[in-house]
Amino acid sequence: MTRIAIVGVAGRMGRTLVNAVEQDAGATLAAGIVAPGSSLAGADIGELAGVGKKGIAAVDSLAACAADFDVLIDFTTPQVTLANLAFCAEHGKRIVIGTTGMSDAEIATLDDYRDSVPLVFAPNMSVGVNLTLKLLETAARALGDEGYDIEVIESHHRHKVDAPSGTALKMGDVMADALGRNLKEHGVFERVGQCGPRSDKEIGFATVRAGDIVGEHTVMFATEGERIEITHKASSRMTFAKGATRAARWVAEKDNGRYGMQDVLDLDA
Ligand SMILES: NC(=O)C1=CN([C@@H]2O[C@H](COP(=O)(O)OP(=O)(O)OC[C@H]3O[C@@H](n4cnc5c(N)ncnc54)[C@H](OP(=O)(O)O)[C@@H]3O)[C@@H](O)[C@H]2O)C=CC1
Ligand SMILES: O=C(O)C1=N[C@H](C(=O)O)C[C@H](O)C1
Repeated sequence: MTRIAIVGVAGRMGRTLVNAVEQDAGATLAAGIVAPGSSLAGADIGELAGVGKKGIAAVDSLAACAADFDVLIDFTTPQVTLANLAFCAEHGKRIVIGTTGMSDAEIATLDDYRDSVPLVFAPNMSVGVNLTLKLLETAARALGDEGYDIEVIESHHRHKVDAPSGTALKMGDVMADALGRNLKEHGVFERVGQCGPRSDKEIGFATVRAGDIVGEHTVMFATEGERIEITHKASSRMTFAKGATRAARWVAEKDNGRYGMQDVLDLDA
């Protein structure tokens, strides 16, 4: 049985993760961590998540629950995640990271931990999105150099703080790689004013933030006379939380290394 701690347990994903771990027969809820000094420290994490009392009080530091868990699931902010990663490496823990909005330097830091901790990092933990990445790779290979323009459109709830979404960027990366392009060079993240016509090789990104949209991504391949759209729509955060719980059980058995959801789901086989 994998003992799971959830950091950011009072957040949107944190609360959903409590539900997902509860429903997973191979995992057990071991601890929940809130921000240092949070008024929610001491609250029962089951009650926070709306699943009834679990007898586990939220703590406001990892040190306070280090003995209780095997794998940490972290959906917080880049700075907090990197500090938690260092803690896990130092204390022989494993970690599943869903946090998005990391800079290139922060993502590179994850690689620095390849040899000191088993870690799964993915900007989207849903099975559907990770399968969609494979479809996009195939579509980009077939169409991207045949005169089809590639545009990524993502929509999320009004509280989301990073843009474009980590998923949209991952989709862009997968397609750029498939086409031998570099997203740094060919990604277009803003069009405003007299920006001129699009170039052939650019990959455009558009962002919508509104209401309670859980997460929607469409990739458009458009040419003269036709357009293909590949869309994934998440209607519940449980899809991410179930994926993260599955990743936690998976990484509990792994050696040090940086893994992704393609590894967890065996999609590269
Ligand atoms: N990979 C995936 O599948 C998915 C990734 N995400 C990503 O997950 C991240 C979180 O999203 P979401 O749940 O919506 O955000 P929330 O803001 O709802 O949750 C983040 C939580 O982290 C808490 N927190 C902040 N600092 C600390 C700390 N030092 N220790 C413990 N907890 C802390 C916050 O507490 P407080 O409010 O008190 O600061 C908050 O409760 C985002 O980057 C998002 O993009 C989201 C969905 C799916
Ligand atoms: O912040 C969110 O909510 C989500 N973030 C992830 C991202 O940035 O891709 C994944 C999901 O779409 C929800």
